[in-house]
Amino acid sequence: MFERRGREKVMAFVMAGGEGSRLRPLTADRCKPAVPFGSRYRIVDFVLSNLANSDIRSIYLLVQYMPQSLIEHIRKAWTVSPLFSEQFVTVVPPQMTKEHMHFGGTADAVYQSLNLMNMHRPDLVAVFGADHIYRMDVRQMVRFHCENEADVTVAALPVPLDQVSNFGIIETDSSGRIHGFQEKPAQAKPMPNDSQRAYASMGNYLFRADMLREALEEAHQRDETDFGHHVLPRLSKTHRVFAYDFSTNVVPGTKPYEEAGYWRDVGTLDTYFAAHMDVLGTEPCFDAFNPQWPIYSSHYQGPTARVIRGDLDNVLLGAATIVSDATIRNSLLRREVVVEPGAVIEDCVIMDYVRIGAGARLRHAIIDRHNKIAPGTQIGYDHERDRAAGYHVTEGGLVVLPLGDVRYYAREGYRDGGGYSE
Ligand SMILES: Nc1ncnc2c1ncn2[C@@H]1O[C@H](COP(=O)(O)OP(=O)(O)O[C@H]2O[C@H](CO)[C@@H](O)[C@H](O)[C@H]2O)[C@@H](O)[C@H]1O
Repeated sequence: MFERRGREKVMAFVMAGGEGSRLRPLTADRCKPAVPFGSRYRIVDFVLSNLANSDIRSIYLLVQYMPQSLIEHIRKAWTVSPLFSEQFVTVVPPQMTKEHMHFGGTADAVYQSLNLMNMHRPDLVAVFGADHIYRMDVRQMVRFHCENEADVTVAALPVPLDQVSNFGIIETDSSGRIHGFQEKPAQAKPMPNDSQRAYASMGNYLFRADMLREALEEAHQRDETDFGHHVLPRLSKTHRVFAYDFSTNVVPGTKPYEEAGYWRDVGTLDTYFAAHMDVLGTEPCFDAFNPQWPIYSSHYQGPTARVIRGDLDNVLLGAATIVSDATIRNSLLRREVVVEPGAVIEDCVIMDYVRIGAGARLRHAIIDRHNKIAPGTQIGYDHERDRAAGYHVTEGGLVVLPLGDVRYYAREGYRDGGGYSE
């Protein structure tokens, strides 16, 4: 790992207010950063772990849409003993003054929280999204920012031309300095050295602290509320704004078989599901196991999973899950799932506290938490029948069951107030 060039003090705003409407029904009751991911994480854990592993530990999480589940998760998973840290992750809701009843956009959310900078007096402010699956050593971006004496640095990577309308698209010169920034254009020019792809913002920015304050005050005067639509296009004309090439980021402990520069937006149900398949296999393209760059999550104290006979192939099992005499392939089951005898589960993501009844057959499906699947049920075999049962079926043929009854737990113990807290 490199030495930090100076001793820049960095604080972070993590933008966690997004609705994630394309992830419905998974975001019907929670914001996108709170959506579970993998065998034990929430999406927000990736950015928070990246910041924590990069020694950035003054983190404010700006929330807005359906924040309750996210707040609970932060309280349970990210509360550090005051003995070790005065400040760690603090959740910041909109301040609800007469003037501001909610955050108008990402820039407005930071504008309303500018007073939090007074306490820390940072040199640099990181404004990062909370919606992505990736590992990143942010210190390397800080070093790049300082070496270029940048006012703003935007983390960037190439995206296929047919996806430019989902991203902020950047034009740079050979030094990496940004001369054009267009938020979600219908079309864009390809990169000079790659005719199939355009250079896109990852939604992660570093700002010189005093400059951020000035830029947001000016944006506020102009009634401009969004980094991508307003602040960055304007600053790229008047200030030193650079693109940090994410493909140069080296994360310690990355295995040779992993995809270089792995980063996924998981913006739709189909891409969210595909990212789950990326963590499976003997050589996954994104390996959850990396002791040099851990992804932190809840402090669940339950026991390991238990398999009492079964035909399992390429499966991740969460803690306290029980499988009895079932067939499971290419799937992730999170914690406290119960799979009864004769059940068949293929290409599925089964979230926490779900019970799969005896003889049920599930294929290419996501089952949100707290669902009880009755014995003999078939899901993913006949999409007409799935729709008739009220399930969501995506264009890609993925069947998604929304959150079940939150009072239902597949395993005994909760009903009398027992069980493990996360
Ligand atoms: N009012 C609010 N308060 C607090 N948090 C909020 C918020 N509104 C959204 N957020 C959060 O801010 C981040 C950015 O979300 P946006 O919906 O503004 O932009 P989007 O992700 O589409 O594009 C952005 O991210 C892509 C990369 O995915 C870039 O290419 C693009 O330029 C950039 O605008 C997300 O983490 C979201 O959860």
